[in-house]
Amino acid sequence: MEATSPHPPTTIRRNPPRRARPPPTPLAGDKSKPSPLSRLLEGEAAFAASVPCPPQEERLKVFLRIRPLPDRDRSRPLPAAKDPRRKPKQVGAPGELCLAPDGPNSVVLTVPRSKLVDPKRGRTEVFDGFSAVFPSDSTQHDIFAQVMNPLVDDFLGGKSGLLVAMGPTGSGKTHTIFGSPRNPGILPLTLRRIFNAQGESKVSRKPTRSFFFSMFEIFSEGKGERILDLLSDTVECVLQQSVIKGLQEVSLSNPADAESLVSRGMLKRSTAATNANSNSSRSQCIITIRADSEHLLSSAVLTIADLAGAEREKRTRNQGSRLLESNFINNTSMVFSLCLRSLLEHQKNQKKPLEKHFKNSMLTRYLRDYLEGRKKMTLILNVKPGDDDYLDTSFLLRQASPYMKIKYTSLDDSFDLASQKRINVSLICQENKKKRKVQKPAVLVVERKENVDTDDISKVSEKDGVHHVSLNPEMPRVSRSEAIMTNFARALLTVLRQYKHKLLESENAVESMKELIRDKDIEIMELKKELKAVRYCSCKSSPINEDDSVDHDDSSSFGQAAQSLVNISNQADLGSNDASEDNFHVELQALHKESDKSESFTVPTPAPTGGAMPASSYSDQSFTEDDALLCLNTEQTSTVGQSDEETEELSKITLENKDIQLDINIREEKHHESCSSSQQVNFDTEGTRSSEASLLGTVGSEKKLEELKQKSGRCVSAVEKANVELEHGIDGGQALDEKCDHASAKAAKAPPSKGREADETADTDKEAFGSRTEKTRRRLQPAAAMLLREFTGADIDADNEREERGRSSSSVATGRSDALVQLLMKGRPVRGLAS
Ligand SMILES: Nc1ncnc2c1ncn2[C@@H]1O[C@H](COP(=O)(O)OP(=O)(O)OP(=O)(O)O)[C@@H](O)[C@H]1O
Repeated sequence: MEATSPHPPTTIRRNPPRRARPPPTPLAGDKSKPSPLSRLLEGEAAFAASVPCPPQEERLKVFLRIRPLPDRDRSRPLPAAKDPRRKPKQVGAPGELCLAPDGPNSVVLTVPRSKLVDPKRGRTEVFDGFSAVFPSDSTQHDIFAQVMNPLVDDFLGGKSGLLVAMGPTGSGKTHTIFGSPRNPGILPLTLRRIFNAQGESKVSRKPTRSFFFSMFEIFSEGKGERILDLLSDTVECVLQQSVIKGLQEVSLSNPADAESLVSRGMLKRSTAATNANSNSSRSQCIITIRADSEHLLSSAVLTIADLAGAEREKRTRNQGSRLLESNFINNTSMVFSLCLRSLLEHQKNQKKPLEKHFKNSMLTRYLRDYLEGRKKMTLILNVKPGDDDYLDTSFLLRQASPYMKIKYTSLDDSFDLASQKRINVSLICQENKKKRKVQKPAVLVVERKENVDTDDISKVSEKDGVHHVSLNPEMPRVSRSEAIMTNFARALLTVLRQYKHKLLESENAVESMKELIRDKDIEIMELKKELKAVRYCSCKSSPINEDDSVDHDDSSSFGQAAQSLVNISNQADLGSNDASEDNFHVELQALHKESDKSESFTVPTPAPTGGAMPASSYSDQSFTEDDALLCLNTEQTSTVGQSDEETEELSKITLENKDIQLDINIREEKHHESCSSSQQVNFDTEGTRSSEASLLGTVGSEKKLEELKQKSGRCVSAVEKANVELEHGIDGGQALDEKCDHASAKAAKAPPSKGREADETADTDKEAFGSRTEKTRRRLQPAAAMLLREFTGADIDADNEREERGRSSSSVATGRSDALVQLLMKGRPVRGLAS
């Protein structure tokens, strides 16, 4: 049979040491004449020498301690590093070691045969890069000298530090940290070193410092975690941020007292017997030594953590509470490793965020600053070298060997400052929260803000530690708020400027409108004065009743009413107030009531005739003419001796006509529309004249006519005089006259039996024309009363109502005026005769 040749051992190297490349040797021929590149390099080298060197990069120190085999395994060969003359390993033999030192900084892990799955694959792994590898026969002093002494030096120099002992259960962590009375571990040796330093300071009369010692453990309680102070029996401690509230600190006075404190704490620590360790730690134990300083923010803390060793259920076979403890221990160990792994990944690639795994356990929350690279940490890995421990040892080495690549750059006191600042802020926030509990409802928002502020401070502390950016965490937010407020203020200013511009424009428009109104007022006042003067002249030129003696009872009432009407109309100034107008309308209504009594008055049948009537366009002419007609009517009533009914009817119709004319005058004065008003007045006046003209041809009583001529001669002359005075050339007047003449001719052509129908026809034409006039007025009204409407809208409305009333009454009275004119013309001479 052919014997199978063994496969050559394959080695996997973890963390191989990097060797610097040798500098390029210049060519022999170029010694006398340096190349431009070499000159450039020389220049750069000279520049680099002139620039101060950046702080040297320091890596996380990872030590490895191999515990000795138990007594039952002492027959196994010693590690090769201890005895180089011996064969390195006896691979594959039962009871062999799986781990042996391969140098001062490396170990060789050999896969036991029982674990070998594929013989062709590599069987050994070399883990290199440790700060130091301590074989199983290393003493506690060796460990302290290399592992802890540098940390103590830094601590005494004012820098904080952390030492963490990691490893599987039973690997010697507790032994390394605490040791035994005869073989003290790192902690007792550290305390001694500190006191020695204190003594040296006293000798050299240097200022001495006080040190405070605390010891607590984090253990599992059900599915939770708790903190227990191992030095006192006080209340439970609480972890807030990275501060443990309620933790007692004991001042260190001498080494003996300090060691007794440690012993007391060890007695209180949670331990239990497991299959892997008869005195297995069931908690994470943390010891802190704080050096008191005048400057609180720069006080250094030296922390030593003895972690509970990870356990495998298959090996420990824990159940119940032990199993829960195992889960807690393994979980804490895993979180701790994740934190360091995240820090390493973040340092390799800054784009990767620094995961906040520290939140998942109390231990990592407490050691956050160390796990995020802001403070210096040292690891010591405790391993067991037996074959049975291969899995645990392999797992730990593979897990922890990458941590050697974690870098600490530019570690200085700013880390301590930032950390202490966060701690202080946390304490302040806690105090504020306590206060807010009393005043809870009012300050919920503030509380949130403070929480945010705390987080912001933490974030900035991170940045401080890694990037050395500004310590003020509020700067970005404040600058952003400032930018927002600035933009808002600019927008507001722009809007205000626009409003100001519009306001100025409105003020200018108001001023121009005021000036326009002022001009219109002046115009109105001038028109009023002119109208008043015309009225005065008209009344003066027609003495109405001064020389008349109307003694008849029947006509006395009409005479008085007419006199009052004349007085009122004389008093009716254009500038008079509404009260006088109301009084005037009251008088008119009284007259209407009396005139209604004589509705049965019948007009004698008029004969169709035509007469040329003078065109007058001024509104006051109708008033003057009516006064004259009133006088004429009165004299007729008193002298002609007609029947009472005829006289009464004549007087009423005359007064109604007067009423209409006055109403129209008032309307015209109010609206100041001289053109439209004159048209209206002309229409009414000429309508009356046309009626009179139609009556001229009517065959009446010649005697009565003669008497009327005589009696009314004076009044007629006054009318004529007023007509002559007021005749002004208005172009539209002729058309109006023609229209009125047309209506009068129609009335005159009508047969005597159809006199009323003719009147109605004339009335219809007048109404039609009046409607056109109204349209004209309406068309003109906005142009004339546009400004007045804004200030006297109520007055204009009242005027419109009066206008409507007058229009309705004028339509009724127009027929009456026709009848009146017919009666008058019986005794009135033709215009040509009068003149
Ligand atoms: N270097 C060593 N020299 C002599 N004895 C040791 C050494 N390391 C450990 N031991 C012994 O091994 C046993 C277990 O050690 P230790 O309790 O320190 O392990 P551990 O890692 O703390 O375990 P656990 O994690 O379960 O607490 C102890 O009895 C201890 O005395």
